[in-house]
Amino acid sequence: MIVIASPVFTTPSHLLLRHASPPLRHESTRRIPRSRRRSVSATSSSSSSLLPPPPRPDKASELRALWKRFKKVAAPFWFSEDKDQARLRLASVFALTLATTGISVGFNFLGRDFYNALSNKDQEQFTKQLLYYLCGFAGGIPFFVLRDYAKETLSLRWRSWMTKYYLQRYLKDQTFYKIQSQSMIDNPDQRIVDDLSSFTSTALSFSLTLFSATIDLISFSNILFTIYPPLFLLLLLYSFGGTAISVFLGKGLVNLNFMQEKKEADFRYSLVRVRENAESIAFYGGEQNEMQLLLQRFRSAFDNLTELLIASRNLEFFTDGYRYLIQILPAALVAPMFFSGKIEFGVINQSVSAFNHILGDFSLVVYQFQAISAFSAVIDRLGEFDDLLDNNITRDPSHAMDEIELTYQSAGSSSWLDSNGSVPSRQKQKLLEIEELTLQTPTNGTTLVHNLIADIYDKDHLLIMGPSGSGKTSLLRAMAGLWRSGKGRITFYLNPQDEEKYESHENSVKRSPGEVLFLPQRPYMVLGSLRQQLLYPTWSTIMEEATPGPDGSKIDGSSPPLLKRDECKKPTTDDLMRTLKNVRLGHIVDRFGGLDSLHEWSSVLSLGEQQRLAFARLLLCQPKLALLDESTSALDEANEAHLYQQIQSAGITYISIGHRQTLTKFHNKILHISTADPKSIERNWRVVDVNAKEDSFESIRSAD
Ligand SMILES: Nc1ncnc2c1ncn2[C@@H]1O[C@H](COP(=O)(O)OP(=O)(O)OP(=O)(O)O)[C@@H](O)[C@H]1O
Repeated sequence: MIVIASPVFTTPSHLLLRHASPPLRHESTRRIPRSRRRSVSATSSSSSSLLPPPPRPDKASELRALWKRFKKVAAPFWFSEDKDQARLRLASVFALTLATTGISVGFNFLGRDFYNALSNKDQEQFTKQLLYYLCGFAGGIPFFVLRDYAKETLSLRWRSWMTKYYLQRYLKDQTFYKIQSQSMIDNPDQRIVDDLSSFTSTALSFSLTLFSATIDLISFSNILFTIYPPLFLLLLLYSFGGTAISVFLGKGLVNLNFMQEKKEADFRYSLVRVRENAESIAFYGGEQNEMQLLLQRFRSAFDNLTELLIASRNLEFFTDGYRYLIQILPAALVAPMFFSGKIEFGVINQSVSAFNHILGDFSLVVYQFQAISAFSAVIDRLGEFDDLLDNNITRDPSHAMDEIELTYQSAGSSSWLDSNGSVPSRQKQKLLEIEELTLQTPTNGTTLVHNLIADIYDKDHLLIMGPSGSGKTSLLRAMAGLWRSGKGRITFYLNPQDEEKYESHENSVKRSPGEVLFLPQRPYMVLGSLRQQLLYPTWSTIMEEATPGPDGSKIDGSSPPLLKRDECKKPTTDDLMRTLKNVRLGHIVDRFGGLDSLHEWSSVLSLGEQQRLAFARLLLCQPKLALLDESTSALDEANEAHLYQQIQSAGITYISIGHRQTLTKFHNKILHISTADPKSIERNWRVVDVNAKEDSFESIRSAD
């Protein structure tokens, strides 16, 4: 948009920003005081209320904290591998903005001469000025369009980089699991999708607005000051007063915006849950309950939005009055000079235009208050998320305890055991060692298992049994590194020839996919084809591509560290078909139109079929050790026996959790865990050797 001198054509800079900036959501809420939010996000635990409340920060330190958060969230992109392109593009956007301000100043002078010609009834001059105007439009418009385009593409590039950056950290070290299982933060998905998008576009818009307002201010202040200095001083007073009043009137908006973001995301999440659990809800006939829950969440968002609208309305009473009240002032003050012949008519018009420009520049806070408050909420939400991803939010210190040490070491460092005490013909390799393991729940520190000691050797098939809630799955969680609360040590030993697959980590190595595979209680079906189900999680079927920039250029060609490399030969279609047959699922290929057909697999396959599919993954992956959490609970005994025979003959060592007695015949040892007595520190587990048919309270290591 080109700003020209006439009041009719003048577009104050605040309106320019409105058009240029993306629609800022007027969704946000009463901000939860930072202190409270932190305690909620660090996972509400009963004892956290015992901690003295942190002192309430004053306005200045809140602003400082907000600025710090802004810098922390915004900076990484500008120092990333894409920094050269990013900075170059930013410089171009600033240059274009500078050019557009220059064009606006030019139009200010053109407008003055245009109106002078008009009032002097000088037709020749008028035609000339009109021509200048048209040429100015033709030459100037591309700059305005290109500035907006360059800004939008840069913002998209920034968002694209940030999305990848946040996703990598979100999925790294099971952070997504910790956030979800310990309710650390609300709606991370919304923060990645909506907040990042609005952060990048608004941050860029605001920086440019600030920049152009400064340039504008310098250019037009000079014009206005030359025409009539008192007018300039009056304007200064007026805008400072207006800013102070609007900050006072709109102080609740930031809080309202914050909560609106959360409530909208909560509402959307409940709808996603209905979609994901459609069958269960339909079986229960729970529509009415769902309806109530959904409406309740919507109402909550609605009520907050109503409050937000009222607060905005009240603010607008002031901002609109502020904006229009003063419009007549420049003409009124400058007109006497025109009447006394000191200035020409065009100068009145020029002063009105310069006045509006400066008013817009000085009144950025007044005009943009709502946008600024929504942006502050976005900074707050992203900053909070960013801190969490950087592991800056620690557990409640009252629950601090020793962490369980989990390491992956080379098999060379493990001990070996004769398979048969008397005949040392074949030795068994130790795969897993558990030392003095005391396992506690992460949120409230309840002890589940006391002092567990166990060694698992190659082909030692261990069955873990015990009452519901005793901690069987939690033991697997500890082995997978999902839970660290408690003390003790868990060590996995890998094949020496596979060592290069493992990432070095001080004296130990980090788990790489393929060597140890966990089958969780609920089979997980990924979005995609049947082939993708089978290859998950060992092989990635999606070709990794560098994220393309909006103009087709590549933003980042480096591999994200999370994507799994194909470490062993990828199974062929024949392998996949054979494995499906081995788990008695051969028929589903035809039924669903081939290996590459896309379906919502968790809906179209029965639970038992999904469990068989999980075993197919296991057979394809061929891990050294498999940890199976009630992985055959939905299967009949015949299918269960068939699957165990399959993994046994594939040479996979496994540790299973299960309740059925029929499972014992596929295992050589049983670990019984009983519900721990909180007052006792006695061992709450015992081992039964299935073949010896005798109970032992000794550790599994006693087999030595
Ligand atoms: N995130 C968590 N925070 C705190 N306690 C938890 C958490 N997850 C599970 N628990 C508790 O830990 C205990 C053990 O849970 P776990 O899932 O290990 O039981 P389980 O023996 O596998 O039970 P089941 O046989 O019913 O599957 C339960 O009392 C459960 O409520």
